[in-house]
Amino acid sequence: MRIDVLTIFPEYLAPMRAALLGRAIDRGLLSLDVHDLRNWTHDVHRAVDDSPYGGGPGMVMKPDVWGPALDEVCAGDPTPRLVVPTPAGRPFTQELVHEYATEQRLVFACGRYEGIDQRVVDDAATRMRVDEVSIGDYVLVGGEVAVLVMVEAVARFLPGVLGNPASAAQDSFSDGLLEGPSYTRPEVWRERPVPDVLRSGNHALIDRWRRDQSLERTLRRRPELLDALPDSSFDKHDRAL
Ligand SMILES: Nc1ccccc1-c1cnco1
Repeated sequence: MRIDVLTIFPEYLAPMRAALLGRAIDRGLLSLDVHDLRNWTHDVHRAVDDSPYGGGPGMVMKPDVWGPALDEVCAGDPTPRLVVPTPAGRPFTQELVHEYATEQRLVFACGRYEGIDQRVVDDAATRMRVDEVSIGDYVLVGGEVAVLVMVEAVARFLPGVLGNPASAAQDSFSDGLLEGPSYTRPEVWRERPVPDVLRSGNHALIDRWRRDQSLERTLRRRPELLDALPDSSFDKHDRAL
């Protein structure tokens, strides 16, 4: 997978070259190019934004900077899927992660909170798939942090990135539920023992206990996730909970 990121804060994306993601890049499992949007500015001040038409607070990012930048970065094959993080976007969910993980090329356009001139997205959409995506209902200064979140979530699903591919298959949301509690040594910590069932060696019982913990946690913290699952997701034991 080839990933390009356009940003006015290239240094903000430095964490993508560390740890798991950095190793995946070093191993050629994905390529990452970060581009400084100011390379496409035209004036001595290297301006990337301007006042909003119609007035209002903040600044809007200029189409005559973003347009040429996207033209150049998105050129070539295959045509990329353009992802624009924005608080006004569709929710970034594990379903979208799975979709993105199958793409050969993703281009991320990092805008500031007040946004990018809408004509940039409208123009790009005539040539490629464009998603305006939100990672949650809170206000960030810019899209860079959202890109870090999205790239990490997607990269986990690329072949070879995770040491144990089963991890991705078993983590939260893989079955639509929240993951239950996890424990490791010591067996007792500050007078708190590990649940006996986990030391029983009875894997059928352990699986059942984990499923119950997952259902109970999801019901308590995110009941709407249960409502979104088809009835076929639950067996008679689940329903008895
Ligand atoms: N708040 C923001 C400001 C700028 C670019 C993206 C966001 C965003 C993305 N998901 C939630 O917020």
